[in-house]
Parts: sequence; structure tokens; C-alpha cells
Amino acid sequence: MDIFDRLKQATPAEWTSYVDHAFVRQMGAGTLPQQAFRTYLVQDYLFLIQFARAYALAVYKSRTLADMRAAQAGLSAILDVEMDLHVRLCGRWGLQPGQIEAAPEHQATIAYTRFVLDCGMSGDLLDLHVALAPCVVGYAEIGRRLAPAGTAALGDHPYRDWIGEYAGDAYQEIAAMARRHLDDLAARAMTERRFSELAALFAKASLLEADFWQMALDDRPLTGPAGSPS
Ligand SMILES: Cc1ncc(C[n+]2csc(CCO)c2C)c(N)n1
Repeated sequence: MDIFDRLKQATPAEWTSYVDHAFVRQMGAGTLPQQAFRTYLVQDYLFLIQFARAYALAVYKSRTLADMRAAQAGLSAILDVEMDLHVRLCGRWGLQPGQIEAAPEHQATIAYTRFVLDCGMSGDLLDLHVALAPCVVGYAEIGRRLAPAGTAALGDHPYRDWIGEYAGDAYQEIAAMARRHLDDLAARAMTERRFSELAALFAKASLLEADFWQMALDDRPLTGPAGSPS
């Protein structure tokens, strides 16, 4: 069993709350309200900007070129691949990248991204990659689950672009590489005494992923300046 499966098995409730969230199920069934998906996508763009910083931090925290290259691959997957999906989908609603960037960050976005950045700042490279793992590997699992018969079978599914992106071979390979790298890093840097601390980080990141889906489902207007209702 690799380190990823060990972390997942140590935190089953948190993992399930993330990968089997109502947002995911509604997206798979095609019943997710478009407004929830829009809220998600705009916040996810802001999320990716912060995650790009987290991968840049992983370059900084690397002591070997191989670790640097693994972090660089994550950074480039965000900047060169994943954000294109967001720009393309938001563009269909007439939203330009500058407008998405100018949107206020939701608390759930701030909570998750700054948690991961802090794991990296206060911990070592293994802490940082464990905090990043639910995001990278979870989306591969969700993609596969929502396209059990492959991406070609998605037909005119309303969320086929999103599902196709994460279920597709290119993304599945990115996630498999991230998983192998995590396993290699753990073999070099983990002691058994550290495992429960790492599992706690993994559990927290999974819960913050679940909160992120929930934020989009709730889709409450953001709190305005002082004096407005909270
Ligand atoms: C809330 C949220 N969680 C995970 C991802 C997926 N993701 C974020 S960074 C990254 C690595 C390289 O692309 C991946 C797959 C997302 N977009 N939004």
C-alpha cells in the first residue's frame, strides 16, 4: 500500500465527506444548479492562484532537483493547463480572467489555501505535499467516478468539460505522478512517529475540500462592508 492509501485509510470519514460530497453527486447527475457551478469556478480560479504559490513554495522547500521538478510540474499543471479550463468555461458566461481575478475570495477559499501555504511555511516538503495530496489525487478519483464509462460516453452532459478534464488520461497521469512522488518523498522523509501528524494534515485538507464544495452549494452573497448583515 502506498503512503496515499495509508493516509486515506486513516481518515475515511473526512475523505468521503470530500469525494462523495453532495456537490459532486449533483454534478455527476447533471442536476447541480448552474449558479453553484459558477460560484465554484470563480472561487476555484482564485484558489488556483494561491495553489500556484504553494507549488512555488514546494520548489523553494526542495533540496533535490527531482523534488524541484515535481513541484514545477504541479505549478505548470495549474498555470498552463488547469486555469485554461476555468478561463474557457467562465468565458462562455462572458467573464474575462481579469474580472474573475478581481472577485472577492470567499472564506472557504481563504481557509483552505492559507492552511496549505502554512503547512509548507511551518513544516517541511513532506508536510506540504501531504497537505496538497487530497487536492491533486482527489480530483482524479472524482473524475473517474463521474465518468465510469470514459470521457467519450459523457455525451451532452452539462458538466462534461469539467468531468472530462479530470477523468481524462492527461490529468490522470499528472495525479499518478504526484502520488508516486509523494510515496518517494515519504520513503525518504517519513518516520512512523510522524504518520499521525501527517494524517491530521491530510484529514484537515480533505475537510477544507468538502467546505469548498459546500460554499458553492450555499452560494450566499458575500458579506458587504461594515454595517451590512453577516
Ligand atoms: C478546490 C480544488 N481542489 C482541487 C483542485 C484540483 N487541483 C488543484 S491544483 C492541482 C494540481 C495541478 O493541476 C489540481 C489538480 C481544484 N482545482 N480545486
